[in-house]
Amino acid sequence: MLCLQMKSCGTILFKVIPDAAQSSGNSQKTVFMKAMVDYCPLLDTCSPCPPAGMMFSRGELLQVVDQSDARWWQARKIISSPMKISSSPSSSSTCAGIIPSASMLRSKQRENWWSQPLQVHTCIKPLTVGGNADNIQTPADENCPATDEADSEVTDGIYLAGFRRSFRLWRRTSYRRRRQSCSSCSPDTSTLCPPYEEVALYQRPPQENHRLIILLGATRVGVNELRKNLIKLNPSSFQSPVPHTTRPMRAGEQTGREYHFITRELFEYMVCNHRFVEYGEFKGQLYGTSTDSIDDVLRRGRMCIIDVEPHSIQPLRSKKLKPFVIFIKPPAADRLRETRRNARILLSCRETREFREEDFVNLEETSRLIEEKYKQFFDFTLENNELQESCRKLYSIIKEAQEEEQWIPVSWSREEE
Ligand SMILES: Nc1ncnc2c1ncn2[C@@H]1O[C@H](COP(=O)(O)OP(=O)(O)OP(=O)(O)O)[C@@H](O)[C@H]1O
Repeated sequence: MLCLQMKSCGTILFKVIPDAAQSSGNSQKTVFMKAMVDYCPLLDTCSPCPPAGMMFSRGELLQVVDQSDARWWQARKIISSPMKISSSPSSSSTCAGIIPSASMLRSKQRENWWSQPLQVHTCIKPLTVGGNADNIQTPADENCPATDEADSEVTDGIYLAGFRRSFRLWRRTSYRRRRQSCSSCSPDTSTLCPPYEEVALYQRPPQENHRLIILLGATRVGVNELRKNLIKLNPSSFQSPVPHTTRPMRAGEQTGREYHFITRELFEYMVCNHRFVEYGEFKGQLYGTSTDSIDDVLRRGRMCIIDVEPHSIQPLRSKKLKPFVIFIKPPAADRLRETRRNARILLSCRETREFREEDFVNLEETSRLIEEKYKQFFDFTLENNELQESCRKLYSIIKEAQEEEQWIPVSWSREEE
């Protein structure tokens, strides 16, 4: 029964719509969507009623309760812990509001895209792997003597691959020379990606491979430190993929342990066949992480942990790998400077030095930019404050990601047709 008390004059017209969920044959399917773009109804000149609109930002989970209108949907935000969201009725949610439908948002994105000034791509380079004009052609060993390079260690008889200094350095120094799609030249990702991603709850069956764990963070935030600590503590559970390189094998090294040592021709062939998640050049030699190496770790029943540049996430987002992305961010300014008082940063294969103020400023700025641009892909954000505490937290996040229910894109959970 409807009971109203108000002081109105004139005619009030009510439109009574039967409860869609109860009228058989006409039930509205509730779907869960992750927002991949930001939306503010008060800035939307097309909104039929801005005050009834619902604002959302990238990465937020929306429960779409009504899609009967082609242009405007009704949805509510599901609020939960950043990592795991329960779909149970008890989970906390906001009031429903109006949001633009996917097609409506897509046409807005297109408008936005066309209205953007033409961007000149400065990243495009010849397609051959080696021989860039700006490449520093020095022998691989010149700055990376075998003794200095051995950051990797053996724990419980298991070799920790992927921590050699040259491998870490190529990612930093050859960044400008890489030929993946260039994030700095390309238009804002939110103008091109689908505005919503339908998600569903997924629990990994014990017989299935583990989900790929991706650590993401600004250089020097501590991604390698955390990754190494985690693997050292649990070498039989966690592993990083063995990288590939064209540099010659040195005494004491084994192919498939420190690196897969391959020829430049084979490396180039693998590049052409999209076998690398990331690759690049350092001191005239090629280094890369291949999809085969990742598969190798997963097939052995271990959890594969990699750290990649943010623009490499997209190609890794597949049904097969079901990646779980953890963004490592720096703590508050004072804690960052305090915790890193005795830390040293890697400059070259031989050199390290203490953090300087400009390193902290760079780190904070880069973290902010990564978060701003890629937050829709993060499954969890971990603040790397006190190291031991961060390691413990990282361990428990990964365990939850592998063992408990998580939201993933529906396309990753659908059975093959
Ligand atoms: N929580 C922490 N507390 C104190 N020192 C830390 C912490 N995390 C990382 N460090 C130190 O900060 C320095 C940089 O960390 P690390 O080398 O892991 O950064 P990175 O993000 O992997 O960067 P790179 O791009 O240099 O590989 C290292 O000396 C590391 O030991």
